[in-house]
Amino acid sequence: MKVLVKAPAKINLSLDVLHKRPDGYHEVKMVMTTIDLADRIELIPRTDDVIQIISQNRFVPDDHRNLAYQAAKVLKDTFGIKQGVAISITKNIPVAAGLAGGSSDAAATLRGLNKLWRLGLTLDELAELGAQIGSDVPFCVYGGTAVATGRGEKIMPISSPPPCWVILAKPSIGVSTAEVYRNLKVGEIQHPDVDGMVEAIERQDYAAICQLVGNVLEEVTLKMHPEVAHIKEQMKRFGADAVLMSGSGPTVFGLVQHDSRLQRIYNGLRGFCDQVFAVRILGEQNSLD
Ligand SMILES: C[C@@](CO)(OP(=O)(O)O)[C@H](O)COP(=O)(O)OP(=O)(O)OC[C@H]1O[C@@H](n2ccc(N)nc2=O)[C@H](O)[C@@H]1O
Ligand SMILES: Nc1ncnc2c1ncn2[C@@H]1O[C@H](COP(=O)(O)OP(=O)(O)O)[C@@H](O)[C@H]1O
Repeated sequence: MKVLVKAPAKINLSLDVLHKRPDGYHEVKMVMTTIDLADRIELIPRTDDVIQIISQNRFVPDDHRNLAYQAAKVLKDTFGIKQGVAISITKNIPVAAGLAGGSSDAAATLRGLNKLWRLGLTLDELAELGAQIGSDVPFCVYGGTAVATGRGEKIMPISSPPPCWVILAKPSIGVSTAEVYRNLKVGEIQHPDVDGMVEAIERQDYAAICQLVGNVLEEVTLKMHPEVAHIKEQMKRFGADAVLMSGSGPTVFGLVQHDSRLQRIYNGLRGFCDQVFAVRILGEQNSLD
């Protein structure tokens, strides 16, 4: 039996950093939502006990550095699984882009191996194991829309935002999340209204959501890579209702409700940006697999 799992990307509609913690991580408060841009993970049993990564993407590591490998290893070690697995990753999410592609591959591997190895674990249990792999993995285990706190691993589900299009533009640079957090000046942060964003989503108030988007990491990445600011300006000029960088970047997303405007923004961006996607917000927790 082989198991197929979908690993969707996320965007951060609001991202605040409260303080730096003694363990080196930053205490965050974020609103995250899954979008309809996904990697495909295929889990194929092996007769030996090896974890094998198969990927055609040259930016994706094919060894223990791969977050999907780490997900399989955590399950094997925790539950004494003797069986191996080949993990084939069809990569659609840009790598090192602020879209949690690697974290989502890890989360999908946890969900898929839970089935393949008949472990019977709950999503809460998988999320707890996922936190050992990365801060964004627990959110990706659940998917949907949520407020994430702690270092990002404490997840409180909320309603899905009202339907809209998300246009993503990824400049041809990768960004290191650790470097962005390192360069953040915690004392100088202008905090976005995360609670206001949650209320706007609960009210299904699209205009307020567009007003309230904010990400404290944006300024840091913009300073390191001015081309991100350029993409933001272009997206605004073409008529997006809201424009923000996702996570640590460098991907910029725009929100738009009208199909005609979507086409104009998409075509405009394609002129100078290699990777442009127009997708829907998935938003609902049960939209996985
Ligand atoms: C910025 C965000 C926003 O969703 O996403 P991405 O841009 O990576 O998609 C996340 O906070 C990223 O989460 P994730 O990519 O899982 O981070 P981890 O692997 O746990 O940590 C990578 C490094 O980032 C820093 N880090 C991460 C999370 C956090 N709350 N504080 C930190 O300071 C630490 O230096 C850590 O060593
Ligand atoms: N399955 C995976 N897919 C993509 N990148 C991965 C994966 N596993 C490990 N990585 C490593 O993680 C780094 C961050 O990748 P990714 O999760 O795509 O970005 P981000 O954390 O910005 O959302 C990459 O530079 C890559 O070397």
